[in-house]
Amino acid sequence: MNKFIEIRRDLHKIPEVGYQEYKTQSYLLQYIDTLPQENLSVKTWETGIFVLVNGKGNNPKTLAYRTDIDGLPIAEQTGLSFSSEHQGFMHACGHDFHMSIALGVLTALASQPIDHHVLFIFQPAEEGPGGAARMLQSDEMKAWMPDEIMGLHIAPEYQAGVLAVKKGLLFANTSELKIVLTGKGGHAAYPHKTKDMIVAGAHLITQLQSIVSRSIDPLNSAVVTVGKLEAGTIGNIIAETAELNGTMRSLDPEVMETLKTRVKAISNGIALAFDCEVKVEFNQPYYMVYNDHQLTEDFMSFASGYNGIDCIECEKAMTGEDFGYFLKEIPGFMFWLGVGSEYGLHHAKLNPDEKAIEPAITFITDYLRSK
Ligand SMILES: CC(=O)N[C@@H](CCC[C@H](N)C(=O)O)C(=O)O
Repeated sequence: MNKFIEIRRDLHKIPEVGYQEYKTQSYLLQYIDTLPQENLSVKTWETGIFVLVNGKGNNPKTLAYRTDIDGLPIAEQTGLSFSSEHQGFMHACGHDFHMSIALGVLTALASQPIDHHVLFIFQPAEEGPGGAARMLQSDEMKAWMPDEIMGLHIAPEYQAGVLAVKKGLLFANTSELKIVLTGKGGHAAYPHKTKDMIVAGAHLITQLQSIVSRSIDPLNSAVVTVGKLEAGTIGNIIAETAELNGTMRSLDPEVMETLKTRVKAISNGIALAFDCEVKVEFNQPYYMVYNDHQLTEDFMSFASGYNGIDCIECEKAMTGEDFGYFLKEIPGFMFWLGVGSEYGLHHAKLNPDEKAIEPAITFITDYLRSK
């Protein structure tokens, strides 16, 4: 079996959520330690890692290649022989692929550096609470601030061998949403003596769905998703509290402001209607992923002439990525890597095609060598 497929499988077994990627970091460091060290400088940052491959040219730029390293709190249902050994956690967003591909490119460049320096960024906490913005502020990154940056994300909807990219806006602005409702619990048989937060929460969730359909111009795009609801203990006790967690997406920062205003207004309305307290928090905003026009065009023209790669121009997506923070400061781009899986990102049965790994390593290495 190919070494980087083996690495992907090893990493797949040990998914860890943001800033708890201890085993992942240690696995990555152990592997990096096996590479020829003469051209490498390695620094850890929290649970992440920076690796600089020193360039050989006289006037080197610093090019950066970023991978995220965290997993998700999802119980895997793939039935694969190398399934997650961390009960309730899974690499369901492909970061195991992202890491093994990054290690593959690093392996190639460590023994044969290019003219430019190449900074490999192994970034924690992409799924939350976010690592890119904090890494950018770190002394480690400031010392090696790149001139250009690139990164990829697996795409289950495209087959292995396909790359998809576009100039300009690729991914949405996001904001996490937390709403806590507090009423009064009590006996299920005496509802008039209580303030039932399951009923209030249910009304709130239903009304939140009206924001996109009734407050946003249909020619704009937005998402309000409640992905988690926690309330109650048992069937015959009225719930005193309910907590909703969700995410909001927009392609335009102004639309995000409208989403926030409407969420607050509807929550205040629910507080009045159900005589309860409703606290709203907007957390962990992610800045949109906006690809540099020229660098993306150059990348597309390199890819279109590349044997075995089918590079297509895609539409923007409502996914979020804190890679957007890197792109806000450093010109660069993100692209989708096809991995053909029947089940999509964030699904417990996501099973990306490992045939995508080796060609991606060769292609990205050759692209960096072409710079
Ligand atoms: C590519 C991908 O699936 N990214 C995630 C990351 C967003 C996290 C963010 N904190 C949020 O949920 O708002 C996504 O869900 O798009």
